[in-house]
Amino acid sequence: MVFNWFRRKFGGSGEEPSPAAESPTEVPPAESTASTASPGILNWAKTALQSIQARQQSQRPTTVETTEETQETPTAEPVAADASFPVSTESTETAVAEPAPIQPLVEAEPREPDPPLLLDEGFLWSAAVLAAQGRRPEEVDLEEITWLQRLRQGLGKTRRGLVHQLRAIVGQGPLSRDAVEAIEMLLLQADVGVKATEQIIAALQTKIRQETLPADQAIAYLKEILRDILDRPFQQGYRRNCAPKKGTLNIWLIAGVNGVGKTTTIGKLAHIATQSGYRCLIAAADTFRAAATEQVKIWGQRSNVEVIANPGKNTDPAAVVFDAIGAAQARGTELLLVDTAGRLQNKANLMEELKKIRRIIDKRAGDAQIESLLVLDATLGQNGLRQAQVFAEAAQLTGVILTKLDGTAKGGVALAVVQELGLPIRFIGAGEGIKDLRPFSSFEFVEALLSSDAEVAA
Ligand SMILES: Nc1nc2c(ncn2[C@@H]2O[C@H](COP(=O)(O)OP(=O)(O)OP(=O)(O)O)[C@@H](O)[C@H]2O)c(=O)[nH]1
Repeated sequence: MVFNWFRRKFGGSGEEPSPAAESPTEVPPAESTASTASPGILNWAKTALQSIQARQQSQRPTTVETTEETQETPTAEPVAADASFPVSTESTETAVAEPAPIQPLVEAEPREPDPPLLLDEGFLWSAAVLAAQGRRPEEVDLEEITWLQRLRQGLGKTRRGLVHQLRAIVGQGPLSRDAVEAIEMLLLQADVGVKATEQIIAALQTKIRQETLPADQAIAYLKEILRDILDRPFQQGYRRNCAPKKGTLNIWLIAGVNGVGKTTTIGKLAHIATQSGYRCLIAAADTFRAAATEQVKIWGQRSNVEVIANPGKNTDPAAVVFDAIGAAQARGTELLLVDTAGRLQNKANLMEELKKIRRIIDKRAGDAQIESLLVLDATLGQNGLRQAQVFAEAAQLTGVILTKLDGTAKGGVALAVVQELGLPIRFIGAGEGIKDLRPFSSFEFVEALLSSDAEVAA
């Protein structure tokens, strides 16, 4: 049994939250170590750990006696050898399917070993975050615990500059002018952006003026303000859940300037999709950079997803997309991921190319569920936002994927992204591994950003 990230229940941004998850309760502010965690959390975590271990035990392959027959390596038909594979009639360039690896399925990179299961500080913190969302310990998956730990660790740099000082300032009653300036400075340093910072300070000040709050409660209120900002797009018509619709074609156009992590993100999305039971296909429509196609093919192999590419150099990306849509329709694909160029001769060309790809998608797959996702590199902070407006127009953006949250002190840019662009964050990346990209949850993000720890072991 693999974990289905698209159907995951979580508070704050899931379409199907557990009843208690609709208004997540607070994660205990005190540092949850095995000795200090509340008995409730400790018991919850122990039950979760036992359930995970029991599942692992039951899923462990049993040794069976093999006959000579069963030891033979099975052969399989290459998927790409399908003679009925549709190709474009409108373009002179023909894209070809790059098959996913055929039997035996050999992973392109060594399997990431399962992390050791310990009831340590990281596990307890993750347990507290999940419990606060109304999750039952028996239903929690190890992947969720691992991801939460990864996210918290990844946001460490942003958090370290933020939390201790915030705590010291907000615990002192109504905000003085100096305190306001100090908070402003901290938020701006985390790249939260001027507008979002102003909003946060105004809301915090109003609350603190009404009642003097101890530091823990003031931080809890601050978390609420941040969640409100991150979830605002859902009040403006965006649906909460970003999962592709089952049984129909979903097309996700992935755009962004070069180097932000588009190709890597496509590989990780393909992995989530196949793990979650979706039939997935990738269109390698970054034909400008020769190495891009090779890179996306490697990710296709890792996630066991077929790649539609054009072997020619500098060929028409819209033709690749055209053919990929045909292939997707013929095969009953549920999620088609379209990789696009991040750099062309100039910006105008890049935008024209994106518009053309978008037109092809609208024309050829008008019935499909189309998402147009902009990949932004968190390490660039707000500099990345300037690109976004241009892309918004060309690709009709519907959401953002924020990558490289690990190793940056600018994690606060997530708030600036939502505030400035009005788009929901759909996924966040916190590492280069295939499991280091997950659907975004404002609740979990804010908890990881403002958790009260001093250190999380690397
Ligand atoms: N630390 C970290 N690195 C990442 C993350 N996502 C992507 N990267 C790295 O960022 C680099 C660029 O990623 P690509 O996927 O090639 O970026 P791209 O946007 O496709 O770039 P072009 O193909 O040049 O347009 C690679 O070294 C990735 O491993 C992340 O979440 N964290």
